[in-house]
Amino acid sequence: MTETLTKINKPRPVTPLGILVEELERTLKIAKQENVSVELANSLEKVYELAAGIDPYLEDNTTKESPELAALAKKTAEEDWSKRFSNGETVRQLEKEMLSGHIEGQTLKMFVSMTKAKRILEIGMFTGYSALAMAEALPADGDIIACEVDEYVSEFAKKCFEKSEHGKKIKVITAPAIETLKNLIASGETFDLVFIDADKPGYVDYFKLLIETNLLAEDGFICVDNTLLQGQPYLPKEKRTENGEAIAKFNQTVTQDPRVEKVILPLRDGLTIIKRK
Ligand SMILES: C[S@@+](CC[C@H](N)C(=O)[O-])C[C@H]1O[C@@H](n2cnc3c(N)ncnc32)[C@H](O)[C@@H]1O
Repeated sequence: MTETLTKINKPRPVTPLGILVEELERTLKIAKQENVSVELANSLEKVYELAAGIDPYLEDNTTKESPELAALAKKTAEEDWSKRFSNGETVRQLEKEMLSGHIEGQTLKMFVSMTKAKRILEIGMFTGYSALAMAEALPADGDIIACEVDEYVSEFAKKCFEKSEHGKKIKVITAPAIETLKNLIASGETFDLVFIDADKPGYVDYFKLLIETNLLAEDGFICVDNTLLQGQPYLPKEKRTENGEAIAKFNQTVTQDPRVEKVILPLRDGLTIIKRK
């Protein structure tokens, strides 16, 4: 019973590495059942150990998340997102796996410190993990504008922000991000760091708006999440979902854009960093 419950609560793998480890686990199990040669079994075991050890090692050797971030992650994991959607409380099916989490949160926090960013724009907030992680590294007079389309998660996040001394640096705008971005441009707002983590088909529009206006400061940085989308951009085209196709197009757009420098970090589900040349 306990094992069944653990399996139900265990997040499904949503990164290329997580999926690879799950596949290797299955392969290893089959190999053992089919009594393959000792040489093949040992080789598979070695490959599995190498892959399966990475994420736990990163977790162990990265600064621990704050109690407020840990509480937010726990609350998100405990929420029944399917019920919220079937009750009509959320506009679409959300899931706990959307939360970026410890390693990515600490990475974004480190970028805020490294760039000395004071104004941050987040496109796609969910329950607020990445927004709060970045807020923790902002100076007292720094601020984040977090765009989120879903009323339910906006309220969920705001309640979590109230429990942190850094929550007051975050202003949530609940509306389709493209509308918010256009309003911010019209009022002359500029951001040092932008984190894109919303609807994948919207990524190209967000990117273009950012670099073709003053929304992104002249020396600002854009961080973009899920740019390896479970491996789909580099897997055969016919294996791509709609989101996989959107990310493949986004990556191609950025790669071919001579106005920007870019690098994809193979962190979690892929994190692209972009700056103007
Ligand atoms: C992957 S989650 C964001 C995760 C969050 N950044 C974190 O690290 O925990 C994507 C979020 O984007 C929101 N979203 C999707 N389409 C949007 C849009 N057009 N405008 C604003 N938010 C949107 C979804 O409701 C969802 O909460």
